[in-house]
Amino acid sequence: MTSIKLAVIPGDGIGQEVVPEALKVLAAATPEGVTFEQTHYEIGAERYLATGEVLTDEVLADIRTKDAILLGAVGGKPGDPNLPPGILERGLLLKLRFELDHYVNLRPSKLFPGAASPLANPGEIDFVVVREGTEGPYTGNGGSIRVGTPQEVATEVSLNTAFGVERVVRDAFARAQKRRKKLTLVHKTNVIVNAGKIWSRLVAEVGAEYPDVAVDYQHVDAMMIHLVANPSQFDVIVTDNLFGDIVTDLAAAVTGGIGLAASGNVNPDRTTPSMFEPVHGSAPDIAGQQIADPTAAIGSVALMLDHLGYPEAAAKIDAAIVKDLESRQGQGPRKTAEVGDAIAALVVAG
Ligand SMILES: NC(=O)C1=CN([C@@H]2O[C@H](COP(=O)(O)OP(=O)(O)OC[C@H]3O[C@@H](n4cnc5c(N)ncnc54)[C@H](O)[C@@H]3O)[C@@H](O)[C@H]2O)C=CC1
Ligand SMILES: CC(C)CC(=O)C(=O)O
Ligand SMILES: [Mg+2]
Repeated sequence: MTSIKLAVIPGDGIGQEVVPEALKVLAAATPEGVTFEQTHYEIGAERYLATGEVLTDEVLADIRTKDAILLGAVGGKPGDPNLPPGILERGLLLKLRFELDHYVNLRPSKLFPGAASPLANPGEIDFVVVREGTEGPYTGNGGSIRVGTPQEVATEVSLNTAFGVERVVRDAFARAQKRRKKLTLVHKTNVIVNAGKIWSRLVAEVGAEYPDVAVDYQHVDAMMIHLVANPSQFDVIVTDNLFGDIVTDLAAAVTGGIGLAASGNVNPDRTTPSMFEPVHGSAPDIAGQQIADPTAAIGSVALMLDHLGYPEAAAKIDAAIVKDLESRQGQGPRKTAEVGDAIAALVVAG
């Protein structure tokens, strides 16, 4: 019997609703001879409001001993006066990503049969965004002076190291070589020239080792057009932490909605547990109503199983998601738990 230690962090808002469905499907898809030994961590807004704690060293040390992490979402209602901006996003989510060196934020975007794209002619959409996960403007490299005065100055400096950029670019090229052999760098090199130079240079240098992978480039603003006008042209997209955050919300929208978009925060070196989570946030606007779509969290379980070496179990979940999406046409709205039940049943039915 193989025992896998899984950290489960449902988090806030709809995270509490979609994670139980993801676990339901994990139970249905778990291969024979394997068990997932779950440890649940109730960390997030509620814990912070009750205790002032976000992610203590003890909890982080415990999570570090696990084989993988499943996370729902963290964060409160934007503008909530009880939650300092970023307290959970930076103090919990990004802290996990940074401390566990999740430098590949993997976000596949596929228009599954049965999913409803808002585009009139979406074509076949099947690309992967490899978003850098530990650097960029999200590292807290900045500050404010003369706060609250008309002379206030605030900086949020984007951090880009040759080490950090090269390793994620290498990962993206390796993925492109196994796929349709096309890599698109997305940046804003015409304006953000210093960071742009390091990204362009390392894509060119690493690309020289992959002569069979075609490389192109899009500025991030134009990328918003191309993702809507002709998304099927993309195969692997590599980009920084901020641009990747933005690109993947739009990618989710064109492939049927944020409720379907799965992701992994991966440490390819496997020195720490990787973390799997839906692309979406805690969605306070719909939380507590059982109307959130759990498919993104369920798809994240498939990414986790694949990462842990169980590609067949992952494929079963993906196939069940496709079947469920096909069955949605003509169906009325279902509760979050009903979607989870349906996908789990489809996994069992094989
Ligand atoms: N990974 C994480 O934990 C993330 C956390 N956040 C946090 O979440 C909170 C809300 O952020 P927003 O910008 O509103 O982003 P969001 O992704 O939570 O919601 C954006 C829109 O998508 C809808 N939506 C999201 N997930 C859905 C699902 N599974 N099914 C159906 N509809 C869904 C929401 O109702 C909302 O209208 C904030 O506190 C933010 O900081 C935001 C993004 C990621
Ligand atoms: C709250 C952010 C740090 C997370 C986010 O929006 C994302 O990773 O997509
Ligand atoms: Mg985001």
